[in-house]
Amino acid sequence: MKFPKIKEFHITPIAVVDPPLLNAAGLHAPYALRTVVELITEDGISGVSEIPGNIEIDKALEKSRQFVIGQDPFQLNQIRDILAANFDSEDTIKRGDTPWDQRTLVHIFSSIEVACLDIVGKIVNRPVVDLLGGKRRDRVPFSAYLFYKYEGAGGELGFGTDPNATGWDAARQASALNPTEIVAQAKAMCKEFGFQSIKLKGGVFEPRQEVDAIFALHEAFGKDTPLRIDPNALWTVETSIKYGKEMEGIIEYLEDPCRGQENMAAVRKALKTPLATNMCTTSFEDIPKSYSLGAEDIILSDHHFWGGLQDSMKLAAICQTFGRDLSMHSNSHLGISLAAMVHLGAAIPNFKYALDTHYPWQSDEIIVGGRMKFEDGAVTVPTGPGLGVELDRVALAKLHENYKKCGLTKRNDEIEMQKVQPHWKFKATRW
Ligand SMILES: O=C([O-])[C@@H](O)[C@@H](O)[C@H](O)[C@@H](O)C(=O)[O-]
Ligand SMILES: [Mg+2]
Repeated sequence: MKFPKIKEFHITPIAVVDPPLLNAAGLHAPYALRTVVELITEDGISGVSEIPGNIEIDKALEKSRQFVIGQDPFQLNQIRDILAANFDSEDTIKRGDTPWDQRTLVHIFSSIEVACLDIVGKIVNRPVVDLLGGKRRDRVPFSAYLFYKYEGAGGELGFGTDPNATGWDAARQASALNPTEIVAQAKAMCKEFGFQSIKLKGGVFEPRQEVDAIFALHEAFGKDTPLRIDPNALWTVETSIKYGKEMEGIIEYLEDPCRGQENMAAVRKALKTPLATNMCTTSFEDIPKSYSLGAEDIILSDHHFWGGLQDSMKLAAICQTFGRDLSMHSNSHLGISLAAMVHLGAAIPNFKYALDTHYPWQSDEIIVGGRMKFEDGAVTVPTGPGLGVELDRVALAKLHENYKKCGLTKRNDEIEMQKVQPHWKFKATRW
């Protein structure tokens, strides 16, 4: 049987409305950047994927086009090898100090692999989850993801608000700068999406205030709602142990309290609470040291940063072997990424912790049918062939226009923060 080859490779940077969320690296811009990749075969089958937007990665994707055109989308190993041979390899250092991964090749692998799996699924008429070994669950639970934030909606509104918004749309605009406002945000988000566990993005205010917010959430939601906090490695070892001990029994895990595998291992020895990471063990080459030091209990995978869905399944197997749990990290994203996350979430073994998603913070969408639905905090695994989502070309064109107009070319939360607080500086460790 002759399979169609990849004939077209489209790279579309888009800018997605994003509210003024605060984090350890600064402030989100009014638009979050994403890049949508579409591969089309000789016989017109389209496969799509979505990755974080960054002009350097887009340029590298352009370079990768010559190696991908003419390939058989089933031959992912060959595609991976050709790309690896034509790009510089990147060690973990290239990941950078930011809460998100700055490497190029992992993003390229991910975007091409997911789009190829979408095509393959359509050819064999099976959902992507079946290409990952099949479904272990029909519904994939996600956690509420709270952010400290300034008042505002983002996007064309700048950091203004829409007075006509209601429900979660109104709550999404509200400021959240103290424990009371964080609890209000949590209630509105859980009411709208039905989330049953809650993560607070920390690293914004001094630890006392953030830990107080965790206690306020515990009081408001009770012991049956698992909580987590993620200061994105801004705490010292001493601070992590001090506040980690205070929150013992209150949080289900502590995410990246401090920086580096050695420091995480020291904190882990001092606490009973499990530690999770998307900052200290972030690539396959980090695993041996993670194991020898005992750096964390849970690895927060992210198919955009681990080279795609199949490599994320390899990570799942490694986690099982080395006694790590696996859950999922997220960044601002739309429905193509969410669909890929759900297929992966349905396939991974030992599903113990609800996955992260920024999806409630976004209001745009680029898939036909609009925003994906959450029921009791979970997304039902799409059953259609491939990713089970279809690109809305009109919406894509509109968000591409936003990209051209907004002037942003890569994420820099420090610069955004300096527009509000001119002397603010990113620090790798703050408290
Ligand atoms: O969106 C944000 O501001 C987050 O801080 C994100 O960039 C992180 O990568 C992430 O969600 C995390 O868990 O570290
Ligand atoms: Mg994190």
